[in-house]
Amino acid sequence: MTRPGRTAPAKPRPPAPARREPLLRMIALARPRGARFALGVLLGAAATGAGVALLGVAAWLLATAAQHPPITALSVAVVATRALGVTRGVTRYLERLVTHDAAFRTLADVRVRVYQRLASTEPVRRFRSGDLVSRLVSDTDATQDLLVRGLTPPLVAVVTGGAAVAVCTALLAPGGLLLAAGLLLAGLAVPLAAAVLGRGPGRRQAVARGELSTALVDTLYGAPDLVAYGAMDRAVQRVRRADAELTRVARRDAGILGFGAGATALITGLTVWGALLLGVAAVAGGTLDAIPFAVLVLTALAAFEIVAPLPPVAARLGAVRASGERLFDVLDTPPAVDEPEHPRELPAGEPHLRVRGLRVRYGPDEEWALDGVDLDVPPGRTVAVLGPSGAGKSTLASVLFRFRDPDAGSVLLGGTDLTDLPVDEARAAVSGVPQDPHVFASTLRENLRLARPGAGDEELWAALRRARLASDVEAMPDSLDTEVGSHGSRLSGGMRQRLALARALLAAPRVLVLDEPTAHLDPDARDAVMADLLAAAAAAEGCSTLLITHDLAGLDRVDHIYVIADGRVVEHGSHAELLARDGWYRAAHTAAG
Ligand SMILES: Nc1ncnc2c1ncn2[C@@H]1O[C@H](COP(=O)(O)OP(=O)(O)OP(=O)(O)O)[C@@H](O)[C@H]1O
Repeated sequence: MTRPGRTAPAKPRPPAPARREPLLRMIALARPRGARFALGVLLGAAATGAGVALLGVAAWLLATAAQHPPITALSVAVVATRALGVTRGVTRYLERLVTHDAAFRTLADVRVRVYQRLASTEPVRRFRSGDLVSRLVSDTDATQDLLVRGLTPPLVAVVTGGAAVAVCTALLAPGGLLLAAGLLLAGLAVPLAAAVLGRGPGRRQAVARGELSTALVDTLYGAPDLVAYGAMDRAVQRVRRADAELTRVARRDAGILGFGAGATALITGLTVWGALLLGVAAVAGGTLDAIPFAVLVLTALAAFEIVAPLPPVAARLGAVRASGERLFDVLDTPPAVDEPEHPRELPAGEPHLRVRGLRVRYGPDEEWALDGVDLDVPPGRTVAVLGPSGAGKSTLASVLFRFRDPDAGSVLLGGTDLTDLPVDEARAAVSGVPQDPHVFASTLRENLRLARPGAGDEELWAALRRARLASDVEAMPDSLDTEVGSHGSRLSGGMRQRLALARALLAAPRVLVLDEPTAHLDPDARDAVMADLLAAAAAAEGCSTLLITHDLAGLDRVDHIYVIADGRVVEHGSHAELLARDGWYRAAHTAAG
């Protein structure tokens, strides 16, 4: 554990896992549902086998019936035909049910993993929002595509294709060999060719879909600014170009699908003709009877039903693989902070927050964003960190919120290093109003309950009163059930900040952090909101407050002020002490008039 005042080196990260083939990794995602997929393969083999056998038995029935035998000679085949017909339908239905069920369960697992990773890492900042949507939706869906269409049909084809070849070989060896060759060509060579041809367009398709998604989301979110700057036409052009690229790639993809279907039909035709000619010669030579001849030809025809789904699957493998790469890009992003190996508990009571020798930088070659910061937030006190743009304030906030860990130094809460607490517990203990709090497109009640799901209306009103928002909410016709609109667009900027504060107060953190809470407000609203925030924070029991700001407003109300610049504390003291000193704070006050 890091001791107060000691400079702790950054924890070494485990080496990144070696990159494996994305397709294999996607299939491995289905391992927990392996038994269901195995059942799906068995059912699929039963359905396809029943389909091939149905045509074989039907051929025998027709050929035998043509010789006018007693009806009893046909009764077993008649029953078998019916049974195979029913079996084929029922097992196909069950196969679809079982494999889709397994694939959707796997998809749900993958989605949960993706969301968990997003919650604990920085990909939200690393990837553009539209691109991230595409990764979350289409690229994750590709897993399902691979499992349903890419896993079961090839395995089924091996089992039933082998059985069909065995039956035909037993009837006429050259016919069986010809069928084996035809099935290998249509089930292996054509899919391989389709996979090779589809590799490039597949990769481009996943990228093009991401580009289109990004262009669309950017245009929709940025619509007011685009209209204001007369740049909407250019943005729409960008969407059109992305759409045209996706259409081009999709057309190429369709061409490959067409090639696969055409080649399969050609090979099927040639094989069946070959079997027919071989059969005719064998019948003429007296080595094959008429009835097995009919069975041979129709079984060979039916056997191609087994391999027909393979070329389209293979043609899509390139796209699925590219989607897999994009999905694992997100899943492999290392968590921004690690859970401690031996988590400690936070001592009860109102803890003292001590920051000691805190150093943070964004890369090994970057300047230190925080370079040895020491500060104290004693229990029940309100402390401010003031600094100009680029001083390191947001970096400090992200360390306190545990969005990133110190590279050196420590943040201690009641003597316990924040990094030794379970991440959720650390975030519950030190939380507050981030710079740009998100207001969800829901009701006021639901936005508040995010912080404490079980909170009753009385608690919600108490929090609203403390954030000085209660009278505004009372005046709304739907009160707590008022819909606030997307991003809280039906609320004023000040109301959004007060709502975020009420939410933070409901969460009852030990240290309430207010990160630039008035950054987006106009000057009149800013002073009133800041006064209310500080008053509410001071009244909050069992909690100390850290205000992070670049703004001098309200600083006469806090107990202690730390001024930071270039990642270092340059002076600290009370408002009066700092004004009396000839330093940055007094200069800033004088400049502000
Ligand atoms: N994600 C990042 N990657 C690289 N450098 C960064 C990143 N975020 C911040 N920095 C750098 O770290 C330093 C401190 O930035 P920080 O955002 O913490 O300052 P700040 O005081 O919050 O500024 P502002 O008030 O403008 O947000 C700056 O030099 C900045 O360029």
